[in-house]
Amino acid sequence: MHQPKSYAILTNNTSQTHGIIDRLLTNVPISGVHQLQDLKGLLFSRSEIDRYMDEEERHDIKILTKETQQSLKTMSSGEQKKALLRYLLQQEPDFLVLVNPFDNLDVAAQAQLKEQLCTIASTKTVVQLVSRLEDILPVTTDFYKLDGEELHPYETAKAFWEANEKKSSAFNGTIPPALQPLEIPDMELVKFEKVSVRFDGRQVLDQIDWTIRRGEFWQLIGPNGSGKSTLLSMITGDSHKAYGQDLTLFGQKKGSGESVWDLKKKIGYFTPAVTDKFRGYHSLEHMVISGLHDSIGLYVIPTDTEKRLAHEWLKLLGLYDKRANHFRDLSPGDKRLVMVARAMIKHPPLLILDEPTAGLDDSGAALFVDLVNKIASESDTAIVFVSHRKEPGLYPQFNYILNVRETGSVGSVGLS
Ligand SMILES: Nc1ncnc2c1ncn2[C@@H]1O[C@H](COP(=O)(O)OP(=O)(O)OP(=O)(O)O)[C@@H](O)[C@H]1O
Repeated sequence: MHQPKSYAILTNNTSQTHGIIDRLLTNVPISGVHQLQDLKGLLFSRSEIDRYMDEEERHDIKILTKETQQSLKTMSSGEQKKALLRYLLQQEPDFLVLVNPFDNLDVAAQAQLKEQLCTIASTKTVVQLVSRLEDILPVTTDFYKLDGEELHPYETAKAFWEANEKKSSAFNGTIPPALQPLEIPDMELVKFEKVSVRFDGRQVLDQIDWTIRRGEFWQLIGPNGSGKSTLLSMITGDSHKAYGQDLTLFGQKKGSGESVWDLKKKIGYFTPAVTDKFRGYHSLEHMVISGLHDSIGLYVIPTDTEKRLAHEWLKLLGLYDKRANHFRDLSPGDKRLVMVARAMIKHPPLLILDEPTAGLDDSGAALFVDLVNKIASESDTAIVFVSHRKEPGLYPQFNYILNVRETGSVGSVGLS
């Protein structure tokens, strides 16, 4: 049988992906991709999941989740992606546009989805927009790169791979110190003891024992739905499931009167969704300083000392010359570096990075990982880095691994 074409479009931090997606789905001719005109295309992306989540919630209807009781919002990333793909295929599209399809998926779920997408690609055209080279489907026939709005075709697969080898760079200088030396108690910062969690009668976590001490560098690993977000939300005070559990945070037993606000002051937290949703007009300088005031964006007049400290951070990141620019105009990779500086400026006892490299291109991810390694080696802040991808170049001291069982996930500690 005639094998349809499979297109891969490599994106980077400058790529205008929305434009090309719109053109593909509305059949605007794109040179080299002429086969898709007049055909029906559907979109498989994180933004589509968010859109359906919004619609399902707002109108209290079920679109992707018709076959289950559970809401889309409470599903794991893997479950959400499966639901979207099933729904799209039911509509029998002529082609699919896939945007970073493997982001937020664990290794097993990635392998499963890869196989499924390759099978789909044997009968349907797929167009993949990917920011990581390793995500390109092996069945790809035509290769492109999207720089800004410009789509560059490659004559051959070989030419494509040779031109897009990974480039990484490092930072110069050291992590700026805190304004006031931080008081990190010389003790266990987080201690879960035999913590179990159930949702709607289903056990998700089973007898979790996990202790994080001052300055430790952890990677939290587990397949989709294993309970990583649930564990994190208990640490950050965002889950009521933490009450009545044997959980000690910064020396205080959970439920013994600490406020969520007090807790949040001790934790630097970053997840890409925070940045993606941020719409305010704040300068880079103010964005970094706002970490000292526990806000996102600055709403008070900064002192000279605060400004000096922010400048040191921006120099380290190579963004000093852009200090007065609007944060919202930065590239996605640079935005994340700034958000980490914001989370670290006061050297909190604990820094949580929740899938922080999702959606970045290879060089953006490498730069981010460099910064995290640097923070780990030059500060007393403990780090929890959550990622499905074994991030090349990341050097955590320990892995906390969630293994899924019928009776809920159990945890184990692995050295790196
Ligand atoms: N509020 C909730 N109500 C019902 N079920 C929930 C709720 N929150 C989480 N779950 C379920 O608990 C399980 C663990 O979810 P959690 O989001 O913690 O996993 P995860 O490891 O972070 O997944 P992912 O890597 O895909 O983000 C999933 O099966 C999810 O569907």
